[in-house]
Amino acid sequence: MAQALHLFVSSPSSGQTLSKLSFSRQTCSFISYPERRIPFSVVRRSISAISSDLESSSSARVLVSDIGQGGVLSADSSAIEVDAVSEAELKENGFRSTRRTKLVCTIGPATCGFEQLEALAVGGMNVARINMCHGTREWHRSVIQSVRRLNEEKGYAVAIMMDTEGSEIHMGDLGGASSVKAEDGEIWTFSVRAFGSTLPERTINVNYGGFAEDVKVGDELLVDGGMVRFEVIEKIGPDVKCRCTDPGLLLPRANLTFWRDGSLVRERNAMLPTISSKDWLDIDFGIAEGVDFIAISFVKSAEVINHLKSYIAARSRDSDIAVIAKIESIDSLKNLEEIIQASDGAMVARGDLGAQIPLEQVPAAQQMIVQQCRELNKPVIVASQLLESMIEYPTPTRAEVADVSEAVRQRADALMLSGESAMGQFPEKALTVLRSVSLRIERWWREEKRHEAMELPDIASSFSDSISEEICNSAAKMANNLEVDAIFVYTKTGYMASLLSRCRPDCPIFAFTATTSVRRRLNLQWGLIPFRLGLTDDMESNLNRTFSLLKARGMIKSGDLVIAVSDMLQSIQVMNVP
Ligand SMILES: Nc1ncnc2c1ncn2[C@@H]1O[C@H](COP(=O)(O)OP(=O)(O)OP(=O)(O)O)[C@@H](O)[C@H]1O
Ligand SMILES: CC(=O)C(=O)O
Ligand SMILES: [K+]
Ligand SMILES: [Mg+2]
Repeated sequence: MAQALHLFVSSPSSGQTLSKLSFSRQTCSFISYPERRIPFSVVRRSISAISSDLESSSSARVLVSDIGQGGVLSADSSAIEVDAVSEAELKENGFRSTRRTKLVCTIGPATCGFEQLEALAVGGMNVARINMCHGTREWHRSVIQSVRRLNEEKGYAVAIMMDTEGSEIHMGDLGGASSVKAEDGEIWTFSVRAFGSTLPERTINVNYGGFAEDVKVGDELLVDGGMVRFEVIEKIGPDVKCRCTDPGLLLPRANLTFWRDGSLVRERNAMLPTISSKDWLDIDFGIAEGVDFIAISFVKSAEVINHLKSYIAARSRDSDIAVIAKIESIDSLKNLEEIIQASDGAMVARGDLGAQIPLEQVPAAQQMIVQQCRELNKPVIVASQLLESMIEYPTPTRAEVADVSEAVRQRADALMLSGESAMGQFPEKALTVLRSVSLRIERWWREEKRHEAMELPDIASSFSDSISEEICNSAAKMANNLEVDAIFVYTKTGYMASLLSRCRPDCPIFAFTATTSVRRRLNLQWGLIPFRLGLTDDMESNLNRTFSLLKARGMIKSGDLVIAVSDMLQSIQVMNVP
């Protein structure tokens, strides 16, 4: 599929050929040289960087020549869609200060109303997460419908993530109570018996039939990874009597793990399938409702992800639901690379992860997962307890702010609220904290020029992908060197947008795509501002149309410096907005 490779440098005023390297065979790139702001030496340096990158990876050559800018703007009626929040941010603060880190909010009783959802959308929620551990399908459907209505009526582009229950051991509902306090020394009964609608006092229902057989007297029972602890003191048939050793609040359907001699007991529940029969019904529900992401709890291997992906491909019309692997078990850490490789993204699910490995190992695991995801070009979400105290209080602790900062500094794609937004008292305030901490840390990073030395490995599996990768790496480098205002990427599948995001450039990335579902999926990725725009194969016309539409809406202005990258032509162009 050989195409001609051209790298054009245009000087609108001189009309001269500025430099010529040599001929190409594979791809087609354009660079226009805007006289206004950049010394030509810088452009030349960037071009030779691209040439040598391409040369080292292939036999492609780069041609540098001069063409006219051709920036005639045509009035165009076809609309461009961007979400209302990004638009307002761009207008008010300009490109540079847009938020790069994406925000996911778990929706629960505290946030399921239309106005509450709207407040989260205004506050910067990029993805709404529904957790199938809780609530009925009817409840979840009404949340999905509200989010869709919000998007349609008010111009937001909030994506929807469905999170499966998974088949680990957990407690049942607390007979309707939103939480119950377990005090030090109290004796509680954990039972697999079916109780009617009313639970006897100090009794907890357990979902896993083998529970009473598996535990032994002396085992330690951890609720939610240690938020509350019990010691097993007696077994009576299906009932397990436990003494509370660490008091705390029991929440409905909280996860249960048990430990013996300092390590997690997992022989028996390792036999439970990752995707339970209830999960499959939930997945069918998610496919039917057209959710954008399905997050799979307690993934153990790549196999289950591959299985789910083919299941979705066979059932979903456009098979465009992204599968997110939740890393929250020892097995998922063991098989991390193959799991991430198979998935469309991953979540550092610190809640359950911290129940399976010692707590002090969670930060290192987080760092490793975030790094691997970036290397493999998969978006990564850091989740759980980011602002836990804000479930009850309007202000976060200093330690929580430091934790959020660390995730932003690690350049995770997204941060997630769980209980803070699902059932906390201050969902909007918690979102504001995530937003303002993200913005502040990102700015600090740019101002201090803390480009990390992360060497991104080559991931392309074809020559064409390799060109895309080189172009994106070079475009990001050029964007930083030239201090451009934004990178524009025209992308059919979103792949090139993700490659640019992976480079974590200083400037925001405007991603233009023709498909609504691709646009919503890009919502999860660092630094991308997704737009929906009808695209043609003619890049000049795409560019001109974008410029006129964005200018008309006040999102860019003449003279802004942009680098445009396209996966249709595999091209790069540097230009001032005419
Ligand atoms: N749809 C819902 N209905 C009622 N309560 C909910 C709902 N979603 C979340 N919650 C509440 O918010 C808390 C935190 O939500 P979160 O999604 O982190 O759940 P979780 O039970 O910790 O499971 P997971 O490990 O999947 O995150 C839950 O424990 C539950 O009390
Ligand atoms: C998010 C999640 O599932 C966890 O932290 O366990
Ligand atoms: K879940
Ligand atoms: Mg979990």
